[in-house]
Parts: sequence; structure tokens; C-alpha cells
Amino acid sequence: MRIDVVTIFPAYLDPLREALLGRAVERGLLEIAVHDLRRWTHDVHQAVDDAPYGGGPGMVMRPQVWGEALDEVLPAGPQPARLVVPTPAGRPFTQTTARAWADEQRLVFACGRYEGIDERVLLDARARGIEVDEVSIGDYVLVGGEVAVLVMVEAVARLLPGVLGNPRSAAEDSFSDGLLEGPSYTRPETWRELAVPDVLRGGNHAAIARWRRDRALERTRDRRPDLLDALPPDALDAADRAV
Ligand SMILES: N#Cc1ccccc1Cn1ccc2ccc(-c3cc(N)[nH]n3)cc21
Repeated sequence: MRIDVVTIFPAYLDPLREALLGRAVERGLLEIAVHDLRRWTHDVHQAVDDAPYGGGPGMVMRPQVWGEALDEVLPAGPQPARLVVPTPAGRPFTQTTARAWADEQRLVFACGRYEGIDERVLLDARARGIEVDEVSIGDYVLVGGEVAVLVMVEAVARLLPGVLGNPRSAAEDSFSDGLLEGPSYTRPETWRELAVPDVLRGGNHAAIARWRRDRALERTRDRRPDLLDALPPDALDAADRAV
């Protein structure tokens, strides 16, 4: 997978070169290119924004600059690519989204700032046959798209083959079965007079699986009842429903 990110703050994306993702790039499991949007300005001030038509607070990012940038970074043509635009007004980005995007050959992220990007940039991209996803990472307002891109790139990249040391981690993490993950423990057996639950030290794998499922159901019911409501009818068996 190749990931391109266009932004006026390229340094915001430096964390993509660190740790797990940095090692995945070094190992050639994915490519990441970050582009400074100001490269496509032609004025001495390198202006990327202007006042909004119709008035209102803040500024809007100019279509000309974005248009030239995306013409170069995301040329229309046979190679499929997806343009992702983070916005508070977007569809929710979820684990399901991450799984779907993990199958893409190319992802291009457009990081807006100010009050966002002129709508015609997205219209033009769609008119050129490019898939455009406007996505939100949560119901709160950030200052720009860069942090949202860090979140989404990490969520997608960890699903790529070879990126995680143990592929079971991605297969069994929260949301993989529609539930939140339950509590985890490691050594020592007792810490500050708090003991690891006996069942986890007992070696009975069926009992451990049951205990973990029960804790996941309890946690999901308590923190995210909406996820329980979204489960398919046959997702919970009688033992689950008794929790
Ligand atoms: N757009 C916009 C906007 C609209 C109103 C007020 C402030 C902004 C700032 N902003 C500019 C770019 C941009 C990108 C993504 C987010 C974003 C995503 C999530 N999930 N929250 N916030 C915000 C962004």
C-alpha cells in the first residue's frame, strides 16, 4: 500500500516514521509520502486560504492550490486510489472502515485546516472518477486534519500483513467480534495486594475463553450498549445472554 498525505504542516506527520509504522515502512510493507501543500502555491505569500463566500468566521482553503496538488499526487487513471478527507462533518471512521481501506492499493489523505477545504475540490475529484471519503474520527472538533490522519493511518496500517508481530492481535482486538475487549493482566500475580483472577492462571482454556467473553460482554453493555444492539441476532448464544 502507498499512502500520500497532503498538508501545510508536514512535520505533524513525523510520528508515522516512528516505532511500528516506521519499521513497516523500512521493511517495505507500506510506502508513506508526505507533501507540503504550499509547494503548489505561486504567490510570494504562498497563500492557501481565503475568506468564505457568504461570510462567516474563519477562512476556507483555496481550490486552485488543492486542485494542482491532487492533480499531481492523485492523477486520474487506471490505478485505483481513494481520497480521504478528514472533517467533523464526515461519516464515522470505524474498524470496519479501517478493514476496508486495508485492501486498497493507494490512499491519499487531504489534511484541511481553517474551516475546511473548498467543496469544489471534492466535487472535481469525484468528477474525475476518484473515490472520495469524507470521514470523522469522533464527535469533537479538531484544528485540522493531520491528527485524524495519524489515527486513521495507524488503524489501517496495523491491519496490513506483516505489520503486527502477531496477526492474531488484529484478528482478536476490540471490535473484531463486535465487542469491546475485556481486561488484561500480566506478571506479577499480586501487585499492591491486587491479584490476577484465578481463572487466568488455571490453564483451563475453555474457562479462560468463557471468562474473557463474559468480561467483554459486561464491559460492552456498560460502556457501549450501542454495539450490543448492532450485533447480528445470532451473535450471542444462551451463555452470552445470561451475562
Ligand atoms: N473542517 C473543519 C472545521 C470546521 C469547523 C471548525 C473547525 C474545523 C477545523 N478543521 C479543519 C480541517 C479539519 C479536518 C478535520 C477536522 C476534524 C475531524 C474530526 N473528527 N474532528 N475534527 C477538523 C478540521
